[in-house]
Amino acid sequence: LIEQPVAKTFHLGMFDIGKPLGKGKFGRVYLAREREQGFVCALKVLYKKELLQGRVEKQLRRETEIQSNLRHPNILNLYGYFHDSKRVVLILEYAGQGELYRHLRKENRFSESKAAKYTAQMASALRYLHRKHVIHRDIKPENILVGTYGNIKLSDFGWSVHAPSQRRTTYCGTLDYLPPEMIVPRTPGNSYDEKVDLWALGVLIYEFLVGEAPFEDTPVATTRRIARGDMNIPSFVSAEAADLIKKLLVVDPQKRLSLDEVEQHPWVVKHCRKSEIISTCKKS
Ligand SMILES: Clc1ccc(CN2CCN(c3c(Br)cnc4[nH]c(-c5ccc(CN6CCOCC6)cc5)nc34)CC2)cc1
Repeated sequence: LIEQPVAKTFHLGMFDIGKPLGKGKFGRVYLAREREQGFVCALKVLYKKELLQGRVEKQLRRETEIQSNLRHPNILNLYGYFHDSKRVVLILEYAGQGELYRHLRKENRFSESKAAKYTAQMASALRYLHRKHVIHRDIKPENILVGTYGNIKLSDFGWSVHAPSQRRTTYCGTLDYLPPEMIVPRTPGNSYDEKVDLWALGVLIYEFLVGEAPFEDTPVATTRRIARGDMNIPSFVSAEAADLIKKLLVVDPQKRLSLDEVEQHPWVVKHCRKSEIISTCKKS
């Protein structure tokens, strides 16, 4: 868009469209520049036909309602949205370093200090969300982007809800990040609360440090291992990091660490010294 000549410059009203950033089931995301002020953004273009067929228009409505009211350095900003007869277009913040899971696959696993920095930023984003009684419910590397300055941006609020909640739509993604209470409903009517995001944070930290999810297995075995919290942490993971993971991957939701305790955990504090917290650990 800026440097490389765009093969064909077609615009969507007030935007110049640049390179495609990726394809999804229901549409595509493009790099774009707004014409008046010239600010760069990402346009998520969704096709109404596919949305109706996929019966995901309700999730899209939730994604736009929830995300457009959020403002946090570690949450991808949704500036607005518009639609024409065929498409719905979300105007999203452009994350300069792309999708976190590509970085994780490329590096195989992150260093303890990088993983701790991302953990502090995730805890900060989740504290902000939970204060607004929003549960993300779909935390995984695929839904996290990396901003221009290397800070993470939580995105994709298609599965977020207001707490407490009872799941109605069938989940058709990976089981790896689902907590026991969403797999084996203990409580009648299987309601659950923000603690599902704390479980997912534990799975995320494990995956940052080990390079694969803790309960990764066949679907049946994964379900059984999640229900029992049956995982083992390789010995190359430091004792402090292992301690934090074990205190998040607790079957009983009420016994999981709180976000404050995550931010104050020795492993996080050690890698995010006060000075750094101002510049990198929390700010974008
Ligand atoms: Cl409908 C739909 C379509 C595609 C997708 C998958 N991605 C979701 C996230 N998308 C991005 C969004 Br939203 C906001 N900012 C972004 N920035 C980027 C991005 C930025 C930079 C790159 C280039 N790489 C960066 C890492 O080093 C190698 C080069 C690649 C992607 N992708 C997005 C890209 C597409 C999800 C839903």
